[in-house]
Amino acid sequence: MSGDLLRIEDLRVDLPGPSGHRSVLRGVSLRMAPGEALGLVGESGSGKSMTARSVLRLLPRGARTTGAIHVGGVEVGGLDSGGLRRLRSRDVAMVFQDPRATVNPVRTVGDFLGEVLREQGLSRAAADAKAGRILAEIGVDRVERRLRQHPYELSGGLLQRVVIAAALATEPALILADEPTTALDVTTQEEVVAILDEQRRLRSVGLLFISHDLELAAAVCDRIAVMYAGTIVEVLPADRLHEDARHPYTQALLRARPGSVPPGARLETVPGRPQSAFDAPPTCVFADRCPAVADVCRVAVPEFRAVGTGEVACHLVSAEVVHG
Ligand SMILES: Nc1ncnc2c1ncn2[C@@H]1O[C@H](COP(=O)(O)OP(=O)(O)OP(=O)(O)O)[C@@H](O)[C@H]1O
Repeated sequence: MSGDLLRIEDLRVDLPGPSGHRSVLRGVSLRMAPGEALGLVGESGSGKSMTARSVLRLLPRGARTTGAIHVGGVEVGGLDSGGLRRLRSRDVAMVFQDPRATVNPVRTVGDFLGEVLREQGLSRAAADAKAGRILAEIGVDRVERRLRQHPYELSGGLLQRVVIAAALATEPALILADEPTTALDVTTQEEVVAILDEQRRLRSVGLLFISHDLELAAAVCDRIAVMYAGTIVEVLPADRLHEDARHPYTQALLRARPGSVPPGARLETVPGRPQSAFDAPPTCVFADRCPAVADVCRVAVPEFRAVGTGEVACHLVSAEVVHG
């Protein structure tokens, strides 16, 4: 695939609420190269899931959308039902937070994986063989037995591996992983993240890794996009996160991590409460919570500008760069 794997341009989404439509994405723009892992990070309600769901046109009923999304150069908004089916079943795979909500509880693991593979045109025998092979590749033991088991017989971590196997089975160009480890205990989380990381490198699959955990995302991704109240406020290389983060929100998130302070010292939290696009200020979305807020932040929307190794939308950072 040449060019961008994923290109999102000025995506705006309004969702119906009890008192009319309200904005949940306020102009999201993102690019991913083929095989790249991009971490989409932010607090609850910032719009991470809505961004991922928009890629597959899986938004709630009544959603109003503007902007454009291209996957492998094809505009998702222009796809007919056949094209959309192909996008969802072949080009892009999605892994959700709770594997038990993804896998049909009354079918066996073998049936679940077999169904995904037969949609690709494989015979039953070929589908079963491939399902077993993929499970083994991601470190699932006693594969024959697993294929005959039902979801309730598997731990959450093992079931999430099955979901990842299903995502890999279609050989997609892009995996959207929406908080794939949040529902799991800490040790299992690490295993599942390691599998995703290993497999996406091995197969050169693009990975959009959604998380509220900046450090976790930085450990698996090439770049990090920080989201606040329906906008992207900063994008930077994952390995420069600590050194180069410029946006006050990214800096606050970094200070709010256990391990960012010496043992026994008080952990900072991001001051104020998380906001969604509809309750954040119309100018700089972070103005209400920003420790460095200035008059200009309440007057105009900050432009997204290249600064150092990354890009940032902050009046104060821009002023610093311009005025030295
Ligand atoms: N079905 C829905 N109908 C109306 N509003 C919704 C719906 N789903 C989500 N929202 C709202 O859209 C905004 C963005 O939600 P989204 O789930 O994308 O955030 P998120 O960053 O993924 O948060 P979380 O980490 O909690 O999943 C929130 O204000 C949320 O309340």
